[in-house]
Amino acid sequence: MNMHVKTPQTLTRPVITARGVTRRYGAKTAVAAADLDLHPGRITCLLGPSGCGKSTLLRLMAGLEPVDDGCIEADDAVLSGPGVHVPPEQRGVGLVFQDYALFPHLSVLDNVAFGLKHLPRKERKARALALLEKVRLAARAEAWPHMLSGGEQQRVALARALAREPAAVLLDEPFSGLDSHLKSEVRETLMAALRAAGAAVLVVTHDAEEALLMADDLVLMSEGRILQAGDPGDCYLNPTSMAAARLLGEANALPARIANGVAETVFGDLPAPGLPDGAGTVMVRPEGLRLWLEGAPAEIVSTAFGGGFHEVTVVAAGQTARLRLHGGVPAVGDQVRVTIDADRARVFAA
Ligand SMILES: Nc1ncnc2c1ncn2[C@@H]1O[C@H](COP(=O)(O)OP(=O)(O)OP(=O)(O)O)[C@@H](O)[C@H]1O
Repeated sequence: MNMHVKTPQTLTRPVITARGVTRRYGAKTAVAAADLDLHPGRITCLLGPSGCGKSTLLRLMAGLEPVDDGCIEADDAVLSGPGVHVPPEQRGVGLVFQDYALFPHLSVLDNVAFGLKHLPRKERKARALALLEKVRLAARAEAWPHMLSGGEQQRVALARALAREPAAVLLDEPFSGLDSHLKSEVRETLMAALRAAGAAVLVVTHDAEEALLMADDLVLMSEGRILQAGDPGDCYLNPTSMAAARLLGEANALPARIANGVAETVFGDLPAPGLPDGAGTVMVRPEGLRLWLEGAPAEIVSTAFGGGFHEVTVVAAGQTARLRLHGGVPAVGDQVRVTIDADRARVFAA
């Protein structure tokens, strides 16, 4: 089994950078002033809901579309910018899409060898086989694409994308066409091959769990804008807005009153250094609220079995919140006490 080891943050030079990139379709701005850096050997996940502009940003990076504003650069050369548009095949990027897009009339081996036309025939075959080895499909080299499972076809698509030794590989929802039981296996194989290749990787996904599992660097996008970028754990625990918090999973938004650097909520007080006095909002993940011996008196108003936990809704002083209970079986109507874990909460002004 391939262990998934995330690479630590390093100070590498990005392979591709986008600065202030904008793309409009008529009156609609699909991507608005986006910045994005892709670093060698690192997996960047671009996460956002359907229609937020993720695929458009990927297509701009790939050169499949021109930018309306801003620029995309690699090695100090402008790829996209005012009056400049380097075509996709000259950008040194490999592309993988949800639908694999293999050539049905070519064998698996020839699909991978397709991008190696510049090499002599014999070398081409050897290199294509070596690439298939990397995605653990050398044994299926002579098969036709339709004989392979979806996961296997996606692995061939990746081998094909890696054939020209691209500096960057861009993948658009690469796992969303796969059954859930195949997803994690295909993901591990793909990620291991990508890490071995050392390329800068961009994965577009709408699946928060997938993004958290894969990303070295996470980029959160909504309505054409990048809301936050950084370490996945940091984005999860220290979102810069409620909108960013919600992209990564359930988050309670508790009304708060901020006074003298303290935010008061019905579940307890939290430090709010530097925030102005007045109304605020406390973002707390379900696991940041705990049933405890002391804390705010609350009533359990609903419960749902979630496998390894119960999802519980409580109401305290008219305020509803969701939390997760590991162990113990809660019952509707139980009177409980709830505390808030300051390490798992974040205070926003207004
Ligand atoms: N060629 C186009 N012409 C007009 N509008 C477009 C075009 N491509 C995308 N859009 C619009 O731009 C917005 C962003 O689309 P995009 O496909 O980038 O979103 P997305 O986040 O990748 O969504 P999904 O996950 O559903 O693919 C959407 O409102 C979409 O309808």
